[in-house]
Amino acid sequence: MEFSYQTYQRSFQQPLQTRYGPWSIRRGLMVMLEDDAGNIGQGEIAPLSWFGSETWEQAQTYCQQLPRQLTDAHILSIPDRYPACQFGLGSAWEALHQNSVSASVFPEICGLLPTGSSALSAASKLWEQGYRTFKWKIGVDAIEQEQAIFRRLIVALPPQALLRLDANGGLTNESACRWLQLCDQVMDTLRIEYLEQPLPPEQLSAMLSLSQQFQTPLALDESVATLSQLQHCVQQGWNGIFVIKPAICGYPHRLRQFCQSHPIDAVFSSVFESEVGRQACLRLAAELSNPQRAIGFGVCHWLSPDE
Ligand SMILES: O=C(O)CCC(=O)c1ccccc1C(=O)O
Ligand SMILES: [Mg+2]
Repeated sequence: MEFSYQTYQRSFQQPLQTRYGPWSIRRGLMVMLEDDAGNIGQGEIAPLSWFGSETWEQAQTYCQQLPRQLTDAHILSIPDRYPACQFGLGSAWEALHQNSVSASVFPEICGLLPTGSSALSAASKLWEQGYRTFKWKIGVDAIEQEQAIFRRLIVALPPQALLRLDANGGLTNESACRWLQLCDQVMDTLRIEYLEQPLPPEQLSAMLSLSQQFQTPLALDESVATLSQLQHCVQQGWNGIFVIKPAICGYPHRLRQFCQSHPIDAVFSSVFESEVGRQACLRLAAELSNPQRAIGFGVCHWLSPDE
């Protein structure tokens, strides 16, 4: 089959603030496979190097050195250090071979709130639009400031709402305890669905012990960016929630195999890919994400439209 690709670059209407700093441009690659009959399968490579995937430059270099004519063996032998390339080419291959239909049953989507106090007005807008699960980033500003906003946020949201917090690994053991104490305390006002990745990925045993100390559940995200990390954390006995970002997790067929053979509590989530990658991720999410939980795909309106 014939392989071609094109780089793309899109800016966010507002930069995403995380504890890694602001993120304002999404760069990626669109890949295309065409067989002799003229059938086409598209895929998207959307790296997230601060999560441990290859960089955009590395993905581009990898695509550059691939021959124009690819065999199945080429597709299946992308090294594990290129998880976003594995996903992009693997999903293009699946699109070419299966008559890939759009996801039919659609899981509920989690609305992403902006950091800081603009979360308050955004929350009521998103509630009106029908969102019932919300995510708010913490570990960006001082803890006193964030906890003050948090206290306002939990009374501003209707009591049926669910709130997830995402620290992106930016807390210390001490500040994580302060957050978890507060989350446990406010449980009767608003249910905190979970705290996502309180500590950096290398501190798995500390997160395991936190998960035993508090009632508010914990989710791993950065710790399980790729499939081999996911396998490792399952082996280490993590039985909490796993956030899975299929676009950087590696080959879709391997992820499918793993999730089908391990009954994990998975929440599928985006890395702000464009429409091609999003559709591939949503199909996997519809198959494999825990149907009781909202998926993390609620942020495409932050991106300028696809060119
Ligand atoms: O999970 C969601 O609801 C939205 C996606 C999200 O938060 C995210 C998007 C891009 C990169 C990192 C993250 C993250 O979960 O940390
Ligand atoms: Mg996260």
